[in-house]
Amino acid sequence: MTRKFFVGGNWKCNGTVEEVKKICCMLNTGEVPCPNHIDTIVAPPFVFIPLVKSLLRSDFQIAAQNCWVKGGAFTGEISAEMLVNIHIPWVILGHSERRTLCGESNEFVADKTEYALSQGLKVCLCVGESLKERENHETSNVVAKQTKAVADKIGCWANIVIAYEPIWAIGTGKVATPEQAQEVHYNLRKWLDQNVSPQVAQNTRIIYGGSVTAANCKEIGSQPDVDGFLVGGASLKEEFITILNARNYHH
Ligand SMILES: O=C(CO)COP(=O)(O)O
Repeated sequence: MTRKFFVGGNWKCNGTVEEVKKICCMLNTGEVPCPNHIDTIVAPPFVFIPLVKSLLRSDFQIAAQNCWVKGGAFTGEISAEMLVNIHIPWVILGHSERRTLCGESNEFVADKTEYALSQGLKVCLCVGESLKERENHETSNVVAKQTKAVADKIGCWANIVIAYEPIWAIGTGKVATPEQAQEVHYNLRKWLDQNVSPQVAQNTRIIYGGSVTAANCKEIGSQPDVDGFLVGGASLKEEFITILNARNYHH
């Protein structure tokens, strides 16, 4: 089976109403591949989700950038149920900015993943190593450990996309080489093969994130184990359209 290309735009904590309107207009008028070939996701900040939903063409799917588990006495949080209630299909979980800045552990990310899936959300699960871990040759172990925490809690992988985002490449302009990305994706797929199942390894999309641009997307996206991208900075700009067209679907 071929894995459908997946490109997500993570807007992070950026934008004003005016900017959001401009980005939506840019996306709506852009030449994007047919949704048969690609899943295109945009993840605006929570407060702009309803606006984006009202403006964007329906072939763009919307993701939240995070969620909590159950609703209740959790001041400042948004529950998985709330996202489902307003028909948001996707949520990004375990982004390194949340792991680092908000102290989210592998176990907490796994709990949230399990809960979000149980509520019917699709999850874009982020994993990735720090520069120090890469220099210590711990990349594959770190990524496997982050994935294992989730694998220990879930039974079905149909609604998960894994985003490999090396922390040293996020927002730094220091992109992983296509070979570096391919190596980690290959090893992660092998880990899934040996520790979950050959089917899950074969079918799960593993996308790359970290300084993806119009200039580097084609080469990274042509690696056999790279099934798309999670784009930060460039997803706020016109070049996101070029990134959506990284693969040539016109045969
Ligand atoms: O963190 C990222 C996407 O989730 C990547 O961000 P940049 O593309 O800005 O490096």
